[in-house]
Amino acid sequence: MRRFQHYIDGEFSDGEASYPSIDPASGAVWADMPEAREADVDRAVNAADRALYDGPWPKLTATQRGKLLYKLADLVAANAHVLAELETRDTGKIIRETSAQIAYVAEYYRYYAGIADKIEGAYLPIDKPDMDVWLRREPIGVVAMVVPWNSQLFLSAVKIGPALAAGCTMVVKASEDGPAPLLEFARLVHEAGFPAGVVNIITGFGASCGAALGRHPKVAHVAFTGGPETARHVVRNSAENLASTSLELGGKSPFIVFADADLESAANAQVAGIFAATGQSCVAGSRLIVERSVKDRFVALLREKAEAIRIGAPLDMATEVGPLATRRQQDNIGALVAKSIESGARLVTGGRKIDGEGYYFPPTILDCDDVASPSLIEEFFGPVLSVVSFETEAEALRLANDTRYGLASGVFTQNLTRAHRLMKGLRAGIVWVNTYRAVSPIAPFGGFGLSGHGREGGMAAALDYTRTKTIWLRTSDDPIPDPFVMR
Ligand SMILES: NC(=O)C1=CN([C@@H]2O[C@H](COP(=O)(O)OP(=O)(O)OC[C@H]3O[C@@H](n4cnc5c(N)ncnc54)[C@H](O)[C@@H]3O)[C@@H](O)[C@H]2O)C=CC1
Ligand SMILES: CN(C=O)/C=C(\CC(=O)O)C(=O)O
Repeated sequence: MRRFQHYIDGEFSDGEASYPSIDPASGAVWADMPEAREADVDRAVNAADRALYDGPWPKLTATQRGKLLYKLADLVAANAHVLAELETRDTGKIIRETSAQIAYVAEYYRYYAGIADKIEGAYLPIDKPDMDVWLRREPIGVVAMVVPWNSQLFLSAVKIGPALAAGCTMVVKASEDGPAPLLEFARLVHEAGFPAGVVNIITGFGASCGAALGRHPKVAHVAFTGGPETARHVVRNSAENLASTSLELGGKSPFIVFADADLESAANAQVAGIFAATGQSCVAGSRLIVERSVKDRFVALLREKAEAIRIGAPLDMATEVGPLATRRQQDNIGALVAKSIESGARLVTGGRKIDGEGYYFPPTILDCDDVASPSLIEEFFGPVLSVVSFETEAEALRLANDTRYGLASGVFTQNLTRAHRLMKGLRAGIVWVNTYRAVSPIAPFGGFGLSGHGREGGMAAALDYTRTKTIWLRTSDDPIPDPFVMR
């Protein structure tokens, strides 16, 4: 059985406890994971705090930090296949996607390597003749990073990359479900030569590890990705240390198809948007809002594509849909589909878990026209698409915005002016027009409403890991005048 360790203060060590990790394709235990509790969390945060103020890290120039990041990027690219296999094994995400996604994760580190020495302060044109005033941009401090199990290397890269560029130190908490790829990634951090304590990587459970980390007195910022309910705990805990937070949460993203769209292309994008990653994507286009005149044709096309999907072993390159990451996911998705059908949603395809080994659930489509289906409101985080239709553009927009989430959205139309109106009208952090689930280190992503706040990716994300310090220098040699008047 494989055994993994934590990475704390530049050393690999066991946790205070350990727990078994399950291969979602078989339901069998395949690895032993370390479990961090309060004492390990404290050790990791103290290591990060020491590395922030003492030792080599704060003395490095920004260019030197960038060089370490370039080295890390090269190591991620060279080891993408190893990391991909571990992620697939521990989470069930298909190897076809993990190998491509992790190779691209290297580009995120490369992008932030280039940004490290482009984070500039400012000189202020101050309104006093005898003063020079400028702003220094300094690292925000020790950052706690908490990520969920899906795309852990991607979701941590969008935090670790900008935080390192800004000069922060950090404790990364891998999800308790499928932590293997992130714990293995620690070996690359070590090999890249980051000073001890700059990046610490642990795993453990939400209440005993995540919560202890988020409220630790030496943590200055919590960068969290996960569900809105957990985010509420994170924000409540931040009342203890008054840490700032950035929250990348879930979604119930609309996917709008107008009758003039290229329906074949839109159907492929819809498959990518809801069935890829077995629907376990924060940006999943889980609500299809389709123009009534093409609804039957479009849903028939989707059904045909959904039923042709190759479901199978995630380590097989030919597999298109693998298992869900956990039995909990499989049970929750099955229960929500059943509840939706009870509410009147009509099953087009799929609908019941696949019996046998592993946590499989088939691509599922629910026709929810004229039904108050819970599937239109609650996030499945699984391969379930809910369909409604519209007559007018205004109705399409109203349906799309009828959600408390606001992460992503998709619009399929050949009408340019309509596309522009929707770009403005959609209440979501991302609008994809005639495409879906495209990402880049250069393009920020993040949500509105229950999908959270803060943006990851892009230059601004690096600035978010800094805080400014205002420096006042008096340039006059005359004695300070009247000490009782503010200058
Ligand atoms: N917007 C985005 O970029 C993304 C959002 N997500 C969202 O994540 C969710 C699915 O992932 P799950 O692992 O089920 O989410 P989750 O919210 O249950 O767990 C996420 C992480 O939070 C930790 N955690 C749990 N309780 C905590 C507490 N009290 N304090 C601090 N940390 C705690 C967990 O151990 C885990 O590491 C979905 O809602 C999904 O939409 C997932 C991927 C990307
Ligand atoms: C974050 N993202 C897009 O902006 C997409 C992801 C990441 C995730 O959900 O883990 C994806 O679709 O896999």
